[in-house]
Formats: sequence, structure tokens, C-alpha cells
Amino acid sequence: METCSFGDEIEERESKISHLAIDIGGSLIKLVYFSRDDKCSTGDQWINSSNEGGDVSSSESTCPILEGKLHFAKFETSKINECVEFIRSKKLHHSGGGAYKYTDLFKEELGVALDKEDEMNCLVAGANFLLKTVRHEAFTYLDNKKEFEPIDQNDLYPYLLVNIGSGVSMIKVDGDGKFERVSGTNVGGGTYWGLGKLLTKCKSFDELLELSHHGNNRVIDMLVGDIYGGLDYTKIGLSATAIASSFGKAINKDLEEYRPEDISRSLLRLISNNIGQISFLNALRYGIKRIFFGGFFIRGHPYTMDTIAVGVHFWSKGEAKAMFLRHEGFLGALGAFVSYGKSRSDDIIVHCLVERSLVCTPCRGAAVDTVDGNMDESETIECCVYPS
Ligand SMILES: Nc1ncnc2c1ncn2[C@@H]1O[C@H](COP(=O)(O)OP(=O)(O)O)[C@@H](O)[C@H]1O
Ligand SMILES: CC(C)(COP(=O)(O)O)[C@@H](O)C(=O)NCCC(=O)O
Repeated sequence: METCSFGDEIEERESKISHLAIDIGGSLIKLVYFSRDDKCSTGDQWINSSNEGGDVSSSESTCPILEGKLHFAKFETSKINECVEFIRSKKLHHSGGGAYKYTDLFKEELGVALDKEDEMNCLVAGANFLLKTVRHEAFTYLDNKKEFEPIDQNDLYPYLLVNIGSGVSMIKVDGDGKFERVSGTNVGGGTYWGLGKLLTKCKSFDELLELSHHGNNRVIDMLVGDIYGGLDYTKIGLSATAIASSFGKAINKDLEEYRPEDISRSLLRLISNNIGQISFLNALRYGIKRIFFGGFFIRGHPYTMDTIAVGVHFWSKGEAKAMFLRHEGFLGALGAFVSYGKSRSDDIIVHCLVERSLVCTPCRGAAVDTVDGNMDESETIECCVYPS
């Protein structure tokens, strides 16, 4: 993943786009950009940052607030030209600096250079931003129910951040900019999509995920009951329905004899289970009770979240808790957005970003009370940006 951001203002017909962050992952490109509301574009609204609550600014002087919206978009990395076209059509591009993998393409197509931000830094900054400033961001998923949990700022750290992208990174987070990547696994979202495509001949990730809804993993997975004549193995705490061996029954038939639905479901279960287990072991290693799962593998998919949550609960005997994030796939891009300029002192930069409802009224936007489905990318977060 490469996380990059660039700033300055670009006039759009209805709003002014200032600041764009882009996260170019192994599988997907994520964009986060900020559009200023017309009514606020005069820059005549000021607050004294030292008088406002929250981690607004380290500056003691007054500064203008830019009110507007954060927008989200994603594209397959293999179709980067669609992303370039989107940036061009929305006039999101402007200036910056730096040179990385896609620099030439962006330079040639859009005339912009990319400023590279550190990937792990961005993931953590994105997660911290969401957890600290966006209401109804983190939720548990138990018994097929999503429950949003308010985050107590004084009791946030340490937590384990597990980002399930193409591969998986596990990061112990101790504060703003204070973190350590403690583990990872190469069995991640790319594995599900890659193996799933080979085994089912699916054409898209969404198709593969949809198949999993209608599948039955018991046809392919070997269960404890299959080994012990339908009985639980009570002595070691395994029920008859627990999976003893993922894909363990697949030795009995040829690929064509299995339904793609069942294959997709078994594969999703295998990967989610494995990630849940490694995450729990790392949480245990550091005495961490709360694990936040991000990355686009999750896609707000009930079966994925249920498998991970049940796994963490089971292995930790209820000591550790799995939590999920509404903007799961945008951590890196959001992190690049909020981090941009922190390492530079001489630019018009995003100094701090606060969900508008927390500092301004009235509030609307992503912090609605009736969030029940996946995040819709057309949704925005209304927020205020405090430039330095
Ligand atoms: N539309 C999609 N196309 C491809 N993969 C998708 C899609 N939606 C979700 N995914 C899953 O998300 C993973 C990528 O997650 P992401 O967090 O974007 O990681 P990366 O930064 O490595 O691209 C893929 O490996 C796949 O499992
Ligand atoms: C290399 C990566 C950080 C890249 O991030 P991604 O694009 O997968 O989100 C990630 O794929 C990863 O952590 N892989 C696991 C490597 C390992 O620890 O074995």
C-alpha cells in the first residue's frame, strides 16, 4: 500500500475541493477528499483553538475553520486508470511532491506529484481519528447484531489494530503516533479473493462474497462431529459443529462436484477464523482486551464479522473483544489525510480534522443514529478542518 496526499484548493461547480488523500493498495485504491461548503468558503469563520475542546490544534493563535464534507471512493488497483479519470473529472488533482510507484502515471496523466506518507503511520492515524472523532464508528457484532459502542477517550489505549487488506498487519497502538507492528499474516483478503476466484471462477469480489451468503461450509469442512460419530469432544471443549479441518472433506470429490457457494463460504470461514485466532494470540501476548478490525476484506459482511467475533470470544474465553469499524477500508487514506503536513511546516495544510457535530451545530452526516448497513460510499462525514 502506498499512502499519499496532496493539498490546495480546486474550484468545483458546487463546492471547493481542497485536500485529497489516496491509498494505493495491492487490491484497491482508496480516495478520501474534502470539499468545503460554499457558505464557509469565505474563510471568515474563526475560532480560538485554545478555547475549543478536543485535540484541535497545538497552536495558541486563532485560525479559520473550513466546514465541509469528507468523501470516500474506491477503485480496483488493476483499474487505476478509472481512478485517474475520476480524479480528473472531479478536478481533485493539484500540487505536491515525492516519487513512488505510481508517480509517473499521476505525473503524466494529471500533472501532479505524490507526497508519500508512511503506511503504518497512516493506518494508525486513520484508526485513531475515527475512534476519537466519529460517533457511531466502532461496533461489536454478536448474535447477528451490530451494536455501536461509544469510545471512552481515556480508555482507548492500548488496542490491537488488525488491518485485513490483501495481507494482514497487526499493530499494537499505544497512543497518537505510538505503535508497534507486532505481527501479520500473508493469509488475508488477497488470499480469499485469489483462491476464491480460482476455485469458483467468479468474476468479481462482490460475486464471490454474494456466493458465500448461500453456501454451507459443512459440505466441505470436516467437523469435529464428522470425526467423533456426531458427538462433541466435551473433554477438550469442542462441540460437534466446530470445524476440525477446513476443506477437510474436499479430498472426497472433484472440484466440479462442489458448489461454488459452499467453496466460497468455507474459504471465507477459513480465512476469517485464522485471522481471528492470530489476532487473539497477539492480544494475549500484550494483555490487550480490545481488537479493532479494519481493511476492505471485511466489507461489513455479517458472516465474516461473526466468524471473527465468535473466534475471538471463544479463544479468549470472553476476555477479549472484537470490534469493527464503519469506515473499515479507509484507515490508510484517512490517515494520510489527517497526517498530511504534520511533517511539513511551510504549507497550507490540514492541521486537524474534527467531525463537525462535535464542534459546530447543526450536525448531520455520517454520525446518524440509524446506521445499520454497510457504509455507503456516497455517504460523507461532515467535518471541520483547521488549517495551520
Ligand atoms: N471490489 C473489490 N475488489 C477486490 N477486492 C475487494 C473488493 N472489495 C473488497 N475486497 C477485499 O479487500 C481486500 C483489499 O483490502 P484493502 O484494505 O483495500 O487492502 P489493500 O490496501 O491491500 O488493497 C481484497 O484482497 C479483497 O479481499
Ligand atoms: C505488506 C502489507 C503491509 C501491505 O499492506 P496491504 O496492501 O495488504 O494492506 C500487508 O500485506 C502485510 O502486512 N502482509 C503480511 C506480511 C506478513 O507479516 O507476513
